[in-house]
Amino acid sequence: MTTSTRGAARTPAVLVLEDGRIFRGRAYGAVGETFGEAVFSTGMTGYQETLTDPSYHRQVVVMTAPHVGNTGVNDDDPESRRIWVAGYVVRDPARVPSNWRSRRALDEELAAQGVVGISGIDTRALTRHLRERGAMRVGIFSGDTAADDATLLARVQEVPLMKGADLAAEVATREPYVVPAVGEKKFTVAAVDLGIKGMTAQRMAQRGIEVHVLPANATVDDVYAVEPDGVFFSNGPGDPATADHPVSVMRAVLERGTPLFGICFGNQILGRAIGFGTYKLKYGHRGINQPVQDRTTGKVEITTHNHGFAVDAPLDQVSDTPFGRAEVSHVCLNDNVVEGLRLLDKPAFSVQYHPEAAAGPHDAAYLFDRFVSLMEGQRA
Ligand SMILES: NC(=O)CC[C@H](N)C(=O)O
Repeated sequence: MTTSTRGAARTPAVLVLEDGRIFRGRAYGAVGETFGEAVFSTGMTGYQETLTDPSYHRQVVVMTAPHVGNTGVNDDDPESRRIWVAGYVVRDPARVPSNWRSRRALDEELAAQGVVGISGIDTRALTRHLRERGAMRVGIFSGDTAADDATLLARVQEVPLMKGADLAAEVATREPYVVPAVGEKKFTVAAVDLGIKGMTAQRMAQRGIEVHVLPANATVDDVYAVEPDGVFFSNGPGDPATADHPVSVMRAVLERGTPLFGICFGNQILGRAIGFGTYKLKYGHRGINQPVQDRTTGKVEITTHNHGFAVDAPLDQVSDTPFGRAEVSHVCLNDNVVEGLRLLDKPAFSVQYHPEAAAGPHDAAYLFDRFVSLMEGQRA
């Protein structure tokens, strides 16, 4: 399936959207074919963190930044053990990576991991198309997979939809593991892995938390077997409407009043656990430059996002839920999408975005401290 980088760059490739729009370019990374949901990311840095974020499972990521691969690939920045994006779309790949940490070129790494991509297309036109028509299914084809456009389009139209996709168990760890606290251990946290990013556990460990990462199908008994001071629900791929099992585990945690924190998928699960619905956004939020207001302080922070779904909750009123009162704590200033939830009668909160933000910005790192405060409060 893979060829050398230099060979791939000369191989024609075609990107076919489910509505029939077609872009022609050159193969990038592996030569072959791939399918997924086309989404765009506006991050200008941090492509390694993006590629290895398990929440991108089954998504073909279009980079709006025109020049990608400049700093090559290092062994420090991956968020998980592999690249998860289903495909990668860039306008103008770096020919010569340059960075003191770089070990390989990005196109070589994509090829080595069998990730099919395309370069040399008008990513601005593609992004505008996705903004107008919404995220949609896509295929990338190069090498032996070339066929007439109608045949390729028919295949793209058979790709499963992201709506209704239950994917967390496909990316999460199968065995529990422990990330030790850095320095003195102060707390134990049970972290339900729905597609966790490595830096999330690190940010907790840096605060003296011993993190017990549990598989997506962990039961309430598994969670309490580690005698947690707090419970965490991670980010993850797929449609939160399918996450019935984590929702039921979270309800048990809320019932017991254990401090609880959720990120991204975890925020959608908290929304569902307390009775709100979730819905698919037209084209989602992905990038590292999204303005969010913390309504509990009024402060605006610039934040990292990767979500295609959101919680449907009233912005300007406190809601009565089966677990007491709840409010929307954070909101996206671009489009008023719910970006965080807070329970007023239980020690539980969550955000839709990424305070661990390994590629930065770090404005939202205080949320890990809030989780620590909740656990301290419970002990006092
Ligand atoms: N990063 C995430 O956890 C994403 C959550 C969910 N899969 C979404 O697209 O909205």
